[in-house]
Amino acid sequence: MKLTDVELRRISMPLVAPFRTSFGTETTRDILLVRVITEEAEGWGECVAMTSPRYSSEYVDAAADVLRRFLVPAVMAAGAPAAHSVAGILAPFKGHHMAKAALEMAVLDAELRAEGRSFGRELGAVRERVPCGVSVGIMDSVPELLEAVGGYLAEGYVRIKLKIEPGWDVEPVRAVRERYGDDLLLQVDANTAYTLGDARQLARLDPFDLLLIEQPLDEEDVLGHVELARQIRTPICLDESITSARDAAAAIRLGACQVVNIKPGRVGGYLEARRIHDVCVAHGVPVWCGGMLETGLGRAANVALAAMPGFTLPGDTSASGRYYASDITEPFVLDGGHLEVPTGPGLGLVPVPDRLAEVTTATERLAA
Ligand SMILES: CSCC[C@@H](NC(=O)CCC(=O)O)C(=O)O
Ligand SMILES: [Mg+2]
Repeated sequence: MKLTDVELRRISMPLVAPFRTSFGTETTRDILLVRVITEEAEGWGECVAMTSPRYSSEYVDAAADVLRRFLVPAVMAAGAPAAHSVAGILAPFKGHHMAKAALEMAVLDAELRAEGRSFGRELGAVRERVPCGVSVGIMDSVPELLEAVGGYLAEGYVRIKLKIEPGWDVEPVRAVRERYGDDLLLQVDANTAYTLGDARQLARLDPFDLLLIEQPLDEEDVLGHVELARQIRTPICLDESITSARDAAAAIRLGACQVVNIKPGRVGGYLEARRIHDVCVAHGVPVWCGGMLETGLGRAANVALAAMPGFTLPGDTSASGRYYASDITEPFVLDGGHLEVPTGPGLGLVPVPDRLAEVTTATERLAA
């Protein structure tokens, strides 16, 4: 399909509550959307890069710049690129996985809408609905945390993930386990906040039967995770360390992780995410779908991804209301702890024009 135009759009989405992690506190998401216009259909992509380079080296202004100056011109110069060829077209440009993922997602969405095929069908979904976990930020006190967790459980979430950091780890985990029982599916995410020297402290989490500990060490410290895995019983899950199927294969072979969090933006797109799924399944390693506080656009694609067979653990595929009072699409609403996989062509939904206009802070057209 010939690309005739590309729009970059920035939207500002206030969170329903501050979301604190070991690397900072989010109160508003400044999100970059990509819309591609082709002769047959339009497609939407969502860039998950954050405002500052604290989760990874990417940040939203840099993503807009690299798309504007390099990535979009390269794809438009290709004329009518198939979605599966976008990654190859962009390969000469190093890094910027989240920017590349947004552009590939938009081209894929347009292509699938034109062909009448859903994201789920394209990715190989085997489920019509997916069980949903929720990510719970670091809080000012244990009582506040227990109240928040109780609220999410009352909403029906089937798995709780607690953000942790040095000084906020064993005590909150113990309190949640003691209050909500041994059957609660419970895991933690450190976002690289620890070092191998903290192994003894992290081993103190072993008695709480956690599903996993996510990214305890620096994203580049793969061998450190191999050593940590020898010193703690809780399964290690990698997030920031895994930026490609090659990374996943190496980390698994080395024994750096026993579970993988798949985030399409982090790895360069939904097609690479599928390759990581396939590598992990081949190695018998469970995967789950991570989140980057996406709007309904990215959420729709993530829910489709989470319906693939190897996604055997509940993901951070929460309802729209977990983060936003009003989503830019029809909201995803939890039903019995699950979200329905969209079945329409492409993403299966589009932004609601009035809602999109309300939150838009800038738009620019990058016509051929
Ligand atoms: C602002 S934190 C974003 C990265 C974080 N994401 C989550 O905790 C889940 C966020 C979500 O529910 O979308 C992670 O490291 O897994
Ligand atoms: Mg994480």
